[in-house]
Amino acid sequence: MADSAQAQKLVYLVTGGCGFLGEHVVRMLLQREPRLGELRVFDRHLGPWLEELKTGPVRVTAIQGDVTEAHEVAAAVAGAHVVIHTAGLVDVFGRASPETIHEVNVQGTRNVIEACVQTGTRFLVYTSSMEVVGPNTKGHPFYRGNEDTLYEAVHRHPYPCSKALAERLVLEANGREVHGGLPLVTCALRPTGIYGEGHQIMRDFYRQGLRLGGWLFRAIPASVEHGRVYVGNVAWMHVLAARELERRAALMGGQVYFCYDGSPYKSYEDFNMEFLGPCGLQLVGARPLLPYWLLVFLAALNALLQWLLRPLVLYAPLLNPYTLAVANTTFTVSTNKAQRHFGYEPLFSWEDSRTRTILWVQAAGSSAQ
Ligand SMILES: NC(=O)C1=CN([C@@H]2O[C@H](COP(=O)(O)OP(=O)(O)OC[C@H]3O[C@@H](n4cnc5c(N)ncnc54)[C@H](O)[C@@H]3O)[C@@H](O)[C@H]2O)C=CC1
Ligand SMILES: CC(C)CCC[C@@H](C)[C@H]1CC[C@H]2[C@@H]3[C@H](O)CC4=CC(=O)CC[C@]4(C)[C@H]3CC[C@]12C
Repeated sequence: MADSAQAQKLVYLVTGGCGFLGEHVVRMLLQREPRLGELRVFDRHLGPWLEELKTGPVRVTAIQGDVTEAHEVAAAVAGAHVVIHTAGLVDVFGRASPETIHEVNVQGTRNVIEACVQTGTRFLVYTSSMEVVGPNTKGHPFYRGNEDTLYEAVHRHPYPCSKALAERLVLEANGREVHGGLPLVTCALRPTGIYGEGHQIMRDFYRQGLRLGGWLFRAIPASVEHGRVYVGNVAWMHVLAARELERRAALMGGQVYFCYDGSPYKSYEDFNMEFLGPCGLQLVGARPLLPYWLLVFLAALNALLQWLLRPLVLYAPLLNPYTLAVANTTFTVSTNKAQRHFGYEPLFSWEDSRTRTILWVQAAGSSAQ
């Protein structure tokens, strides 16, 4: 990636490249990274859509593999110039065990770092999460905060714990000598709640609303703000960060960046209604229909049922004490650090992001996608 080799074509590896965010990163690289020579897409489950990408001018290599298997990761990383590590187990519903979440998110990230060091790959962008910071279990608001805002981060749930540990590993690895003697350069991007084409929870809310005759019922006060960011902008931020890591290594190495764009600050449910409303759903109630103590009780009941039923069946509803706490605590970011450090500007306006998401919800809601 030296200046003298401007024309040099680069090999990128995207782990988790078939996930919700990963697919957007893959497509964004193909559209917007002129120096891309080969794109390796590594995932436990490969998507059929990858086939259509193989006919384009850039070589696309699909690699079915598991980040918890160090040898599979090392084989995929060998010869890559840049790794974008988005693979992760996103589970706040109790579907997977805490051990599995740790294994994928922490050990998987350790394997990626060690593979970079062993094989001489110098540039690593890690998809972290707002959850590394909060909201914390005490319900403290994080109101329009930035990367330097002081906040008491208390992690108890396996998912944020794993993301926080993995992020630390990535940041501490910055500067390590890789094979060949040069330093590793790393940074971590922290999306807030991502929305857009492929967002399964949004699709589920839509289908649930259709089942209920077009109604959804407010559970969280409208005054609680929840940070959201469009998937296309998150992908663009990854592509730009990966591109700029060499030129701006001293500034960007070891840094964290919240992912942000022009999406409005709203409550989780009001924000979803920006898309579900135009699809024909209505949110009932200016205020929550159930008292908060009842939601807390239902969330605790769900947790108990999950525990009791575990030997027989997996019971993993959306509402549990953790998701209720996240949805019910203000957490929004206001920052321009990515703009200052690597020139990030959102690629998609709020209007574009909204239109694209609405079109996807309409299509996904009526099909088996
Ligand atoms: N969805 C969201 O709102 C947010 C997501 N993130 C982070 O973004 C990243 C991507 O998340 P999403 O796209 O939403 O999730 P996703 O579940 O759609 O994608 C994750 C991908 O990783 C793959 N994967 C999981 N375990 C693997 C393993 N052991 N080996 C190889 N591949 C494996 C999955 O097959 C999947 O394709 C994750 O690291 C997540 O923590 C961060 C903030 C918000
Ligand atoms: C009526 C219920 C109380 C509403 C439940 C909504 C929840 C399922 C979601 C509310 C907030 C979401 C999380 C948030 O956007 C932050 C996240 C970051 C990540 O890195 C992964 C996903 C998530 C934890 C996201 C998950 C769904 C919610 C808890």
